[in-house]
Amino acid sequence: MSTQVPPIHSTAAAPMLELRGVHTHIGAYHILHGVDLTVPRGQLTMLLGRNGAGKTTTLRTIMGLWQASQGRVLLGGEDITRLPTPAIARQSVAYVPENMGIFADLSVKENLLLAARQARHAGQMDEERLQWIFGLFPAVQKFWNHPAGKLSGGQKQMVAVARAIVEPRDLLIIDEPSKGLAPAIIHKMIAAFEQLKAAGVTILLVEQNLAFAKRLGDSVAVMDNGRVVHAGRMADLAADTDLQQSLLGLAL
Ligand SMILES: Nc1ncnc2c1ncn2[C@@H]1O[C@H](COP(=O)(O)OP(=O)(O)OP(=O)(O)O)[C@@H](O)[C@H]1O
Repeated sequence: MSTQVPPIHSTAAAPMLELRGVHTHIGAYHILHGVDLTVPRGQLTMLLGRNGAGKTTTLRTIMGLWQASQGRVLLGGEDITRLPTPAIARQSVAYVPENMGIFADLSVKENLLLAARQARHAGQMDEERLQWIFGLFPAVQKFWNHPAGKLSGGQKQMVAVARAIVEPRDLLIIDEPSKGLAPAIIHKMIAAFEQLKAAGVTILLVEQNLAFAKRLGDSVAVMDNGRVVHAGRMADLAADTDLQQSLLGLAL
């Protein structure tokens, strides 16, 4: 298995992603109330918070799936607030939504092929990268020619993440990769994210699984009521049970 990943271009000084005072309305509802969030380059940033705090809405707003009504979203210092979703994706951002966004009737291979913009058929996919993905997620190789809809929840989740990394991306945004997964599968997912981190990929993860967050997070932002109410180093939050209780209502 190769752990060599093609390099990402991450030399500029600006943070990979910044939200400044972002407000989002969904219909008549005011959901985000001035979100400030910084995702440093080359780090894994955890976005935590109680149910309904606004985490998914924040991710969807970054991706242009909801339109910010106020404030700015900056990618590598460039304003992407008003860009449509496909244009944001073209800026080397991959988003794995909570429902995973895979095509149930298509094979695992076809799912990856659709996500690989540079390839028209499997033979044109980057073989070295594919082997790396198979090493991270053996289920992707095992079920290569099977319909993705027939896979288990954990295997689908792996296909969803594999789609996001089938080509090099500067930023991965992933909504609850551990949701509904058995502990053994979570362990595999953690190992895969550790490898992605080691490869220098910048990652923004929403998580409810605190063991997962603690193991992987470099930085952390905690949301409550549509705002970021705490930001800092994951290690500092992991060491402070009082802070965990007050921010999350439980200890890590
Ligand atoms: N389409 C929608 N229409 C109306 N309200 C919505 C919609 N989507 C989300 N909300 C509301 O926005 C708030 C934030 O939801 P969001 O899904 O962003 O929270 P979350 O932190 O991701 O929660 P969870 O951890 O439960 O997934 C919630 O009160 C939710 O009910």
